Amino acid sequence: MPSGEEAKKSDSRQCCICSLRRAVLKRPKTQQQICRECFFSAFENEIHQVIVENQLFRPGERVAIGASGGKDSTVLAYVLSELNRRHNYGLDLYLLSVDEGITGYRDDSLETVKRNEVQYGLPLKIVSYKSLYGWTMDEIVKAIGLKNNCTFCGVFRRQALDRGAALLKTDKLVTGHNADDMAETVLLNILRGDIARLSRCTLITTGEDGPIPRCKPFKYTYEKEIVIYPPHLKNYFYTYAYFKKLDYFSTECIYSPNAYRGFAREFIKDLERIRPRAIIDIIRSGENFRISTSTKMPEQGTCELCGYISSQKWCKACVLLDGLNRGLPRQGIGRTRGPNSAKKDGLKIQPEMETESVVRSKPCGTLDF
Ligand SMILES: Nc1ncnc2c1ncn2[C@@H]1O[C@H](COP(=O)(O)OP(=O)(O)OP(=O)(O)O)[C@@H](O)[C@H]1O
Repeated sequence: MPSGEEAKKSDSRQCCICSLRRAVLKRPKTQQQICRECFFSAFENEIHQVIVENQLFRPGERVAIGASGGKDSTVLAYVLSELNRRHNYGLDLYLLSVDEGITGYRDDSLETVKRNEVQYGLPLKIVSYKSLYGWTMDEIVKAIGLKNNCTFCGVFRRQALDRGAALLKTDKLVTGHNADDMAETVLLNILRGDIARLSRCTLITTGEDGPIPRCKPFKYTYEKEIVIYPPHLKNYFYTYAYFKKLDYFSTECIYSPNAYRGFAREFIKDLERIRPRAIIDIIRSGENFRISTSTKMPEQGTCELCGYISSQKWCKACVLLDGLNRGLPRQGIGRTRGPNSAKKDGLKIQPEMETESVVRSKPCGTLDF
C-alpha cells in the first residue's frame, strides 16, 4: 500500500491519460499518475502490442502457458485469456505445470494453479520430475545440498516444460519471464562471458529450431507493474495482480539461495530506483549486441541418450541425471568435467577433479530461458 503521503498526493491528482478520474497510482515504468482503468488498458494494450508486433501467435494454435502459480504466470494466464477473447486470437490455451517435488512449496503453489484452472476455464496438465527423471527436488537436495541445486531445477524444468507441451500437442509454450528477469539474464550472461546465451537471451521467441518455440509476452513488462512490490523494500505499488485481485502464490522457493542471481537482481533494482528506464535500457543493450561473424558458436545437435536438443553429445539433463544415478551429484555442475568432455578426450572422471572445479564455479542455475 502507498504511504499516507503518497496516497494524499495521488488523491489530489487527475489521471494524466483520461483527465476524468482520480489518479490512484504512479506507473513504475513511465512514472505517469493514472487511474485504475487507464492502468488496466495501458498494461493490457502494451502486451497486446508486443504480441501483435512480434507475431507471437497464429490463429488456431494450441498454446501452453507455463503456470507455476506464481505472480508472473498467473497474470500471464489471466491477461492472455482476456486478450485471446477480446482480440479473437483464436488460440487454444492450456495451463502447464511442472511439479518439481518440493514439499511445502510446489505442492502449495500447484493448489493455486488448480484454482486458476477453474477461475480461467483453462485445462491444466501437470508433469513431475519424479515421473520424468525418477527424482524429486527434495531427493536431489538431499544428494547435493542447497548449493547448486538451482542448476538441476533449471535444466530439468526446461525439458519438463518441453515434454509437457509435447504431451499437450501444443504449437507454442509461453512463460511469464518479465522485463526484470530479462535484464538480469543479460547482465549475468555478460558477467559469465557467455556469448552464445547473450546472443539469444533477449529474443522474444526462442527454440524455433527445437522441439517447441517458447515466447515471452512479458518481455517488456516491469515486475513492479505485475504484482505488489515486496513490502520489505519499503516501496509500495498498487499493481495489476493487486487491482485485479488475482489468486497467486507468493512464497519464494525454499531451495533458492541463488546468491549470484540475487546480487544481479538487487543491482538492477538499485539502478531502477535511480533511473526507471534502466531495465528497458539493459534489455535493449542485449538486443543490440552483435557477435562477430568469426566467433565460433556451438552447433545444435541432439542428445545421444534422450534425443533432446543439445550442442554436446549428451544434453545437460542427461549429464546431471547420470551423475545423480551414479552417486556423483556434482557431475556437470558449473564447468566440471562430465561425460561430454570425458568421452571427447578419453578421460575418466575422477570425483576429486569435479570437486576442484565446483569450488571455482558459481551457482547461477540456468541462464537460458
Ligand atoms: N513449476 C513450473 N511449472 C510451470 N511453469 C513454470 C514453473 N516454474 C517456472 N515456470 C515458468 O517460468 C517462468 C519464470 O519462472 P521463474 O521461477 O524464473 O520466475 P518467477 O518470477 O518466480 O515466475 P512466477 O511468478 O510465474 O512463478 C514462470 O513465469 C512460468 O511461466
